[in-house]
Amino acid sequence: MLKITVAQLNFTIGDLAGNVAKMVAAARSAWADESDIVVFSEMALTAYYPGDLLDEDGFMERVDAAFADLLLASRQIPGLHWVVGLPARCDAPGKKLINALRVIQGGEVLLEYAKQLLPTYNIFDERRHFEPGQDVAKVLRIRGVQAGFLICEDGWNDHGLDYAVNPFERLRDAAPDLVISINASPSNTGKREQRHQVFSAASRRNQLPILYVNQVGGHDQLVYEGASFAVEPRAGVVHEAGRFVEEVSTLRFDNGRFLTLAGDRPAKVPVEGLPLMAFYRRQIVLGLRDYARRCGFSRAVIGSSGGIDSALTLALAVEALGPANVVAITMPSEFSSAGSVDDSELLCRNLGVELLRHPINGLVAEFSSGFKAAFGQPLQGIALENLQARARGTVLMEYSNSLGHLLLTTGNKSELSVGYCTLYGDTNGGLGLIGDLYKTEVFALSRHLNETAGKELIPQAIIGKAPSAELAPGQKDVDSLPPYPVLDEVLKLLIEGRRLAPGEYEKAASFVDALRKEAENHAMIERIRGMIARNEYKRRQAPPIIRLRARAFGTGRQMPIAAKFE
Ligand SMILES: Nc1ncnc2c1ncn2[C@@H]1O[C@H](COP(=O)(O)OP(=O)(O)OC[C@H]2O[C@@H]([n+]3cccc(C(=O)O)c3)[C@H](O)[C@@H]2O)[C@@H](O)[C@H]1O
Ligand SMILES: Nc1ncnc2c1ncn2[C@@H]1O[C@H](COP(=O)(O)OP(=O)(O)OP(=O)(O)O)[C@@H](O)[C@H]1O
Ligand SMILES: NC(=O)CC[C@H](N)C(=O)O
Repeated sequence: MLKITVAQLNFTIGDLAGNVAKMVAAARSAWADESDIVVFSEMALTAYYPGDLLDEDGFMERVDAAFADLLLASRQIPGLHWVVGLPARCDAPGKKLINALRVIQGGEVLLEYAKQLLPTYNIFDERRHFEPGQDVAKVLRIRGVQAGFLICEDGWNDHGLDYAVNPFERLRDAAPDLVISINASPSNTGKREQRHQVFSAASRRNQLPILYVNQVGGHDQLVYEGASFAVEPRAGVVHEAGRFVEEVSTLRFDNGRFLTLAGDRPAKVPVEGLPLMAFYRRQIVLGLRDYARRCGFSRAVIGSSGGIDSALTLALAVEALGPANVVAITMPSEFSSAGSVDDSELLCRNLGVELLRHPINGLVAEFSSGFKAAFGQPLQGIALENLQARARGTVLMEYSNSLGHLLLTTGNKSELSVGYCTLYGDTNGGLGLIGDLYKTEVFALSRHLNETAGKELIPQAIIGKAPSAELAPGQKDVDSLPPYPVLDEVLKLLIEGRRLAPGEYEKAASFVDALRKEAENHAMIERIRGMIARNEYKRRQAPPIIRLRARAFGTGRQMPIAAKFE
């Protein structure tokens, strides 16, 4: 019988001393449970993913020193094996680093394993820094149990990626009793279920129990939900750690089965995870909380228009940071509806947030008369409309800059896709909370917040009003864009689905009743495709957004700006 402690922790990238301290505390807690092994996540020492910090002068020296500290600490708990993820040096031809797993005990390194499959797609870029390991398999006998080791992507060979090597098969040949997999697997919709499916299948096929340990926390646009788990060949997933929380918990491993510390079978793990809206909410709240604290912000500011995007952003910020730490500013112009201010007031009352007022009429008049005086022609049309958004963006940045609040951007995925936003205006900000939510989902998440609160947080007046930028008299989003239920379905296909081949447009269109006639569909989809492509320049300059889906704007979707591809 073996006791194994799962250390699902929220490490900070590059904070070597802080990460060592967390690991030592978890090791002590493991020892208090009389554990034999404590397992940390992939690259726990540096947190995942340090990116080009790995190339910075002195970074690897600091990693070496931090690892030496861990070794020293392990001497004080001599019975415990520590499974540690870290970047390590190598002298093979090619890159000079490996993504490594080391097992240490009593001040000694007992085993070193190098990750064989380095994900270099979507948001991952490991081949940029690491040389793949060529290990056959690494196993270690601990209290009579033969343990084998893998690192994250190593376990995903059978997932349609068609790598030349299959680390799982190599490991199976070494006949371990248990596989320990250390991971840094960011969450997005359906990811937990995908992990369960991939690792349950591998467990069944190879007849091996697997312990999967993930990190938790927000790192710029990526959020890691944790949800570490244990899987057995016959029973499937038998244990799951909490989602979006740190957890240090000890399991028993006895005769190929995972048991609770008390020796019982763990409670059944539900197949279904969180409902979609609850998932979005927790991912965004943790993403903002970690971004803010790691960047040194305790407070945030948001422009409150009385529209749904800023209302949802405000409500999520309140949940993450607390109402006393969030400030809303209403900035009416001559085109703002009465509801813009009244609805903001009600929203802020519901959320317990202070609402400040800064009308922008004077600023807009001053800028436009200055423009005329300087350039001899009036500022008009879209440029004049956008001036309002730019005046607001500047006021918000003034506030952020002088009072130290993080400015939260309110753009959703629908408008970011088609560039329905003003550069250096409402795109200003440090972090976008809802930039991976389509407009239709913005409504759904707002309703979800109200339902779970059991009261109206986001007023019905805001949820019920027709979306409008309010930059011109009577302006509505539908005057410039297809209705959101239509737009969103087309965007999902164009951005996240397969590329549509000619002839597939009908299929796309069938998603939405409104898209009926082939010719119109074709024209509309082509128009939307053109808008997405033309507006890459705005997205490149926009703040990072919290990633919720597999294909989000940001590092996982690298599109050229100055391109011509029909
Ligand atoms: N490739 C490129 N690289 C760098 N800059 C590029 C560029 N292509 C155009 N530009 C420049 O970008 C500028 C045009 O972009 P920009 O100034 O943003 O303005 P633009 O895209 O022309 O207009 C913004 C649109 O968003 C709507 N809007 C604004 C605010 C809020 C909302 C809402 O409801 O959420 C909607 C507004 O009604 C309008 O239809 C021009 O100065 C142009 O020269
Ligand atoms: N009158 C205003 N006062 C304060 N901020 C505003 C005002 N108008 C716009 N903004 C800021 O600019 C952002 C974009 O404006 P926009 O009107 O497009 O979005 P919204 O009102 O939140 O949602 P919707 O698109 O449903 O109207 C807002 O989310 C808000 O942060
Ligand atoms: N760190 C990794 O190797 C992550 C890749 C993996 N397929 C995941 O997202 O779960």
